[in-house]
Amino acid sequence: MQSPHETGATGVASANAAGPALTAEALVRAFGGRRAVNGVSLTLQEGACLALFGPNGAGKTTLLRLLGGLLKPTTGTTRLHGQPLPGEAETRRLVGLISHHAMLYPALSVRENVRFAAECQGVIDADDATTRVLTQLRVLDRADTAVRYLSRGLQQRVSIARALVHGPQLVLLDEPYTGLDETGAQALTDALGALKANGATLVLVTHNLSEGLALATHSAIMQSGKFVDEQLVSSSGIDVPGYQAKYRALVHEGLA
Ligand SMILES: Nc1ncnc2c1ncn2[C@@H]1O[C@H](COP(=O)(O)OP(=O)(O)OP(=O)(O)O)[C@@H](O)[C@H]1O
Repeated sequence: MQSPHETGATGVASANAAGPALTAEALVRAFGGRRAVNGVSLTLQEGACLALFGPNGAGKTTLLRLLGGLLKPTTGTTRLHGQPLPGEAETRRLVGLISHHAMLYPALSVRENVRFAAECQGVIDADDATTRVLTQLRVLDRADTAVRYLSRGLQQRVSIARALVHGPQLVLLDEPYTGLDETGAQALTDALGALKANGATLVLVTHNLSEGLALATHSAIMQSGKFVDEQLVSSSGIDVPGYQAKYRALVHEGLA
């Protein structure tokens, strides 16, 4: 297992020879003088997946929003493929955000919701892309149902489809498995695996260590706005019980 220090990089880094897809330098975000994110730097290549762990209030969601250009940092910069993250409309085309807020129109059908998102993102064949992503999330059989009639888990699948329909380069996921059954969770894992294989960069926030580590190429533990541990995850995976012990020591026993 290679540590970030062994890569010679600041923060999380992968060994891919291509230029970095996502970089953040010394990100700070304060709310009313309190720093929710307090000096985070990272570098991720295309196809990398960072699993981000930490206790409630550690700053994970705030960091995700900074990385996606959805929130302005107090200081520091975020770059996607070397470019400072662009304005809001442009950002939406490059970024897919999956959070626990469904962000769907309840009166519109599943298909209408996803197709509308595709059209807003400038997808050329929005109908095809919609059918493809609904098939991938295993919710095509409910395509004509108004979203308000769906269960929470099915709404989550539609919400994920909406976020992925335009094939984003950067996918930010905030507890995406919450509320999904086994089929939904597997469909999400498959969809994320396909995105990674196509070169998308993923940042996944979860409280479930084994779920997060299953997809991860890198992991980080965040506490009080800072990374207190970072590591590369080898292709053969990671010792989950060992990682859980380390997490407990850092976060619950205050050994950071
Ligand atoms: N818009 C805001 N205004 C004021 N404070 C905020 C705002 N957003 C986040 N915070 C504060 O920033 C800190 C980090 O919040 P954040 O939501 O990023 O944590 P988190 O690690 O995602 O937590 P959780 O695991 O509970 O989702 C918290 O103290 C929170 O109250």
